[in-house]
Amino acid sequence: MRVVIPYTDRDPKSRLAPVLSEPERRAFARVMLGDVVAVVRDAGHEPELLVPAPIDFADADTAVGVDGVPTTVDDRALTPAVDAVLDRLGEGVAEVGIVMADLALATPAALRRLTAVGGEVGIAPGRGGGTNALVVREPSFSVDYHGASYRDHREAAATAGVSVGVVDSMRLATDIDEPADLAEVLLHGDGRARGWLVDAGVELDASGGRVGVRRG
Ligand SMILES: Nc1nc2c(ncn2[C@@H]2O[C@H](COP(=O)(O)OP(=O)(O)OP(=O)(O)O)[C@@H](O)[C@H]2O)c(=O)[nH]1
Ligand SMILES: C[C@H](OP(=O)(O)O)C(=O)O
Repeated sequence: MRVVIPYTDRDPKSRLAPVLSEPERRAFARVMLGDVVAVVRDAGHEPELLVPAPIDFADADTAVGVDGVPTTVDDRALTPAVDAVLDRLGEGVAEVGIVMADLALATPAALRRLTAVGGEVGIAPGRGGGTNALVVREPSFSVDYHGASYRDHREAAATAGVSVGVVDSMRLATDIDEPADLAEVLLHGDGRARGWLVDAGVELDASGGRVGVRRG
């Protein structure tokens, strides 16, 4: 299956600004992207990038392993750009995966659980109401990202009579948006994103209530 990974280099991961500078956020976002590409490949699928403008990954200090990955450029917002990808379902393609680039805890086993969940649409909900990954097999389904997109996708599917499978996966539910999410990467990550954080001096802060992070 072709698995499309939306990724933007425009002020990436802005909600991590309290912990990481702008160049650091770009570097970290790219490393997470590289981890997701590797997971998609290791799960037996074909990764494809969906970007709003061409990106020269070769100019980065750290190679992230996305050289040669097929790339679609679409400068529209995330929702119409992904909907254009889903148009392939009306053109003889049986299923398409959409996996966000900030799933630093994703593993091939977790992704296989999503593809096995069944339904005309398989959904991996994100913590906080988002939609972290989809497998779409029904051409009439369209996306509506941002806000409570998990709820919105369930409601749209119900209205259209599209069957939905939902995977209960901590690894797919944890998108890395906010500083507290970095603690999850340090605790559970086994990709390069975890090593990048350690090298950047980001460490667990267990001094308060819920475990967070601090710069060493
Ligand atoms: N192609 C494309 N990908 C996008 C766009 N906006 C977000 N993404 C990607 O979609 C996924 C989810 O993005 P978000 O977490 O909502 O946004 P973000 O820009 O990564 O982070 P914030 O600045 O903190 O909102 C990530 O993989 C982003 O790289 C867009 O306009 N076009
Ligand atoms: C793309 C968006 O991501 P979030 O802003 O929830 O991280 C969503 O999942 O709808």
